[in-house]
Amino acid sequence: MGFFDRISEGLSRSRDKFKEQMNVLLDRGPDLDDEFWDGLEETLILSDVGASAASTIVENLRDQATRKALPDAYAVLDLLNDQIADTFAEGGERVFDEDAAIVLFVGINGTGKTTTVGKIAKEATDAGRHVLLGSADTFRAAAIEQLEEWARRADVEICTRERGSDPASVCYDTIERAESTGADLVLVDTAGRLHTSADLMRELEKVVNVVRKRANMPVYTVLVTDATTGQNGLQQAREFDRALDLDGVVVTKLDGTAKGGIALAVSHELDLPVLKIGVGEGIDDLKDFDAHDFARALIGDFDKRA
Ligand SMILES: Nc1nc2c(ncn2[C@@H]2O[C@H](COP(=O)(O)OP(=O)(O)OP(=O)(O)O)[C@@H](O)[C@H]2O)c(=O)[nH]1
Repeated sequence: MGFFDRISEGLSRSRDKFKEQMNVLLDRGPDLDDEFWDGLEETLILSDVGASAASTIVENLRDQATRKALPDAYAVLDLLNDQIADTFAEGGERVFDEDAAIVLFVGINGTGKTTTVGKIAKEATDAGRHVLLGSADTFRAAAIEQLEEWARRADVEICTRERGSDPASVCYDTIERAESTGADLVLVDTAGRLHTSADLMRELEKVVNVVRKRANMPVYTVLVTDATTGQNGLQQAREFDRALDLDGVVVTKLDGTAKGGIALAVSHELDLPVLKIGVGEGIDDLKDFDAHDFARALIGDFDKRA
C-alpha cells in the first residue's frame, strides 16, 4: 500500500471529524462572510492543527479569496489542502540524506522511539547505508533487548551497555564504533522522559551535548511524538525543543487516530519538519512524509456543489 492509501486509511477518523464540522458550517450556505472564516478557523483548531497554524491558514486563504475574487466557500475549500501543505515547515531532507550523520531520537515514554529506530534502520540498510544503532535507553529493562531485536531484524550492528549505565558513555562507545567501522548513519535510542521532569531533561541535554562535542559528523536530534496524545504533543515538543534545539519530528501512531492534525501543530509552531510518519507497529510501517498527501488525507475533498 502506498503512502497516500496508508495515511488516508490511518487518518480516516481525523478526516471524518473535520468533514462533520465543516458540513455543519456549510449547511448555512456558502457565503464568504465572517461566520464562515471564524467557523473554518474553529474547525481547524478542533482538528488539532493548533491555533497558530489555523490562524495562518485562514489568513492566507482570506487573502487569496480577495485577490482571486473567489465566489464562495467551496472555491476556498478547493485551496485548503494546498494551504495546509504549505503550512508545514520544510527542510527535513538533510537529516537522513547526509553522507554521514548521527541522529538521536528523543521523546516522552512510549511514543515509539525504539520502534522508529528499528524501522529507520531497516529502511536505511535496504537503501544501502551502513547503519549502526546505539542503545542509550539504559533505564528501561526491556529497552536494550527490544532494540537488539530490531537490530537483528534490520541486520545491523548495535552498541549497548548493561542496564543502569551512563547513557552518555553508550553514545561515546557508539561514536567510536562508528568511526572504526565506517558506519554512515548512527541511530541512537534514548530513554523516554517526561518533558516536565527537569532532572531528566538536564540529563538528556548532557547526552546530546556530549555527542555534539565528540562527533565527527553532523548530529541531529529528532523528537518522536505520538499522534494519539493530541494537543499535549505540542507542549512536549516545545519543552524538548527548548532543551535540545530539535531538528525535526517523527509522528507515530497515525494509524487510526482522530488527532492527526497535531503533526501540523508541532511542525508549524516550532518550525520543525516532519521527517517520517509511523502508521503501524510493523517494520515496514514507516513512511516518508509528503505534506500534500497528508493534507488530503487529513481533510479530504470538498465538493458539495453536486
Ligand atoms: N499503532 C502503532 N503503534 C506504534 C507505532 N510506533 C510504535 N508503536 C507501538 O508503541 C509502543 C511503544 O513503542 P516503543 O518503541 O517501545 O516506544 P519508546 O518510545 O521506545 O518507549 P520508552 O523507551 O518506554 O520511552 C509499542 O507497542 C509499539 O509497537 C505506530 O506508528 N503505530
